[in-house]
Amino acid sequence: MGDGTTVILDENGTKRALTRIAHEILERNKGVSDLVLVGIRTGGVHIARELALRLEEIEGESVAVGEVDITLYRDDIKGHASHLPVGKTDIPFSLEGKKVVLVDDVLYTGRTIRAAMDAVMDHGRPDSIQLAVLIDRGHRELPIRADFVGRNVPTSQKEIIQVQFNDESRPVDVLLQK
Ligand SMILES: O=P(O)(O)OC[C@H]1O[C@H](OP(=O)(O)OP(=O)(O)O)[C@H](O)[C@@H]1O
Ligand SMILES: O=c1cc[nH]c(=O)[nH]1
Repeated sequence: MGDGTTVILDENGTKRALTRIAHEILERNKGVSDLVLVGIRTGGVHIARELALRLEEIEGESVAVGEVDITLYRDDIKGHASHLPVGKTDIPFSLEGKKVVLVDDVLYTGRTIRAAMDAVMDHGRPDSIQLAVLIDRGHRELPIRADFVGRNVPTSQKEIIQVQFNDESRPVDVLLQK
């Protein structure tokens, strides 16, 4: 783009990556029975909804989608959390005996995912938790890895990955900003 921005995934590339992840989730879990998705606000929720659409299209069965907001759980903002806007965690179904697929748009240090696992476990006791992300940009600070990855993108710590969504919260593309 000439301004230090590179398109990592265009709209079709993003769609294909999400479709592949949906197939991988189905293969790993042998279908959608007992499967639920939990998206991490805000980008992860949009990606979770995209995956749910695809799972339903492929299997002909709907998959529940919950949402977690991990603002209060993040270990690097403790003490400051009261100054931050706190969103709603909305998991309107039981997690007992479920296979939870946590969904986020970008995986970076892993702190968001650690916090999201806390939030999920506070809500119930699922059989298992798996992780699906559209982009893994590396630089983990915790022993966390994703089970399903749209694209691995080697980055420097100065760079930023931006997953863009349109007004209907559908993913448009993924940019790398230097
Ligand atoms: O692995 P980590 O270092 O924790 O970083 C990854 C998180 O950072 C971004 O969230 P952000 O807080 O920017 O919220 P957003 O989804 O609303 O953009 C991204 O959506 C992940 O949730
Ligand atoms: O580059 C990054 C890092 C964390 N979260 C993002 O959305 N982008």
